[in-house]
Amino acid sequence: MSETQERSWAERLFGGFRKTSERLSENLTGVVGTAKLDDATLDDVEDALIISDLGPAAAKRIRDKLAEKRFGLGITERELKEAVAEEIAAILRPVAKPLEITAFPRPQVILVIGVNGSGKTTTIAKLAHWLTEDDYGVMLAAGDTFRAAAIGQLATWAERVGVPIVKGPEGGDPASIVFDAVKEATATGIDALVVDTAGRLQNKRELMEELAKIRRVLGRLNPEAPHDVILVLDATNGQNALSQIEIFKEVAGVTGLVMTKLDGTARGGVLVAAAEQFGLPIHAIGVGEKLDDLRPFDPDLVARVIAGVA
Ligand SMILES: Nc1nc2c(ncn2[C@@H]2O[C@H](COP(=O)(O)OP(=O)(O)OP(=O)(O)O)[C@@H](O)[C@H]2O)c(=O)[nH]1
Repeated sequence: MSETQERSWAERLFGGFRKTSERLSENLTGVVGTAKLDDATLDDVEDALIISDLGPAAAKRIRDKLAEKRFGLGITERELKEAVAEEIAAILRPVAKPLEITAFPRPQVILVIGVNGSGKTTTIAKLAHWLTEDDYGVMLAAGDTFRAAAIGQLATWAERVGVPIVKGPEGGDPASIVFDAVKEATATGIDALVVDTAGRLQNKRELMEELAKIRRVLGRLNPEAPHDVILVLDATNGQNALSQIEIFKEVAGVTGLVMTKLDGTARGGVLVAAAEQFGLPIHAIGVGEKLDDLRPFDPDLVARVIAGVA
C-alpha cells in the first residue's frame, strides 16, 4: 500500500469505528479526578472498559497494567487514553495474523462459517477480491445449500469479483459440492478455495454433522484440508458474538476470526474481549459493504481508534 492509501485507510477505519471510539472515549472522559492515578480512577477506567464491551477480563488486565506502571503518578486525560490504547494493543498484537496462503499442495481450503446475516457471504466475496488482488487464483464453493438465495448470492459475487464458482442445487449435499470443488481447483491450479457453509446454529447437531462430513470428504483428498476454518462475526452483536465463538469452536474447530460491521456500531470493543477470552487469530476486519472494505487487522491502529486517540 502506498502512503496515501495507508492514510486513507486509517481515516476510513477511524470513520468506521467512530461510534466505538466515541463510546470509550466518552466513558473515559472525566475519570481523572485528582490528576493522579488512584484507586477511584482505576475503578472508573475498569467500569468504562466493561461498559464499552471490552469484557471484564480485558478490563481487569488493563486496569492492573495501568496500576503496575503508573499508580500514584500524575496523569492527564490524554495520557490516560494513550495508556489505555497501549494496553489494548498489547492484548490485540498476539492475535493479529493475516491469512496466509501457504498450502502445499494447493489449493488451500478455507471454510467460512458463521450464523446467517453475520456478513459471511459478503466476507467471502471481499476475501476473494483481496486474494485476487494479491495474484492468487481463487475459487468459491457454494456449500450453503440450505437456501437457494445463498447459492444465488454467492454466484453473483463470484461474477462480480471475477472468480469461478462450484455450486449445486438447493438442498444438495454440501460435502459433495466441496469434493467437486477441490477436484476442479486442483485440476485448474487454484491457490485458494473459499467454501461457504450453512450457518444453522439453531440446529447444532445437524450443523456439526454437516461440517464433520465436509471434513471427512476433504480429508480423503488432502489430509491437511481444511487448512483454515474462519468464523465470521457481526460486531453489532456485541457480547453475543462471544457466545458464538464458544459454540462454533466446539462445533467446527475454528482457526481464525473475521469481525464484520465494525462501521456504524459502538460495540467494536468486543474485538478486545474476543482476543482476551479466546486468543484466536483475527485475520481481518470488515468496515463496510464494498469489496475493499475488508482489511488486515492492524492491532496498534485499531487500539488507538478504540481508545479515541487515533
Ligand atoms: N455495514 C456493513 N455491512 C456489512 C458488512 N459486511 C456485511 N454487511 C452487510 O450485512 C448484510 C448480511 O451480509 P451477508 O454477507 O449476506 O450475510 P450472511 O452471513 O452471508 O447472511 P445470509 O446470506 O443471510 O446467510 C448484507 O446487507 C451486507 O451488505 C460490513 O462490514 N459493514
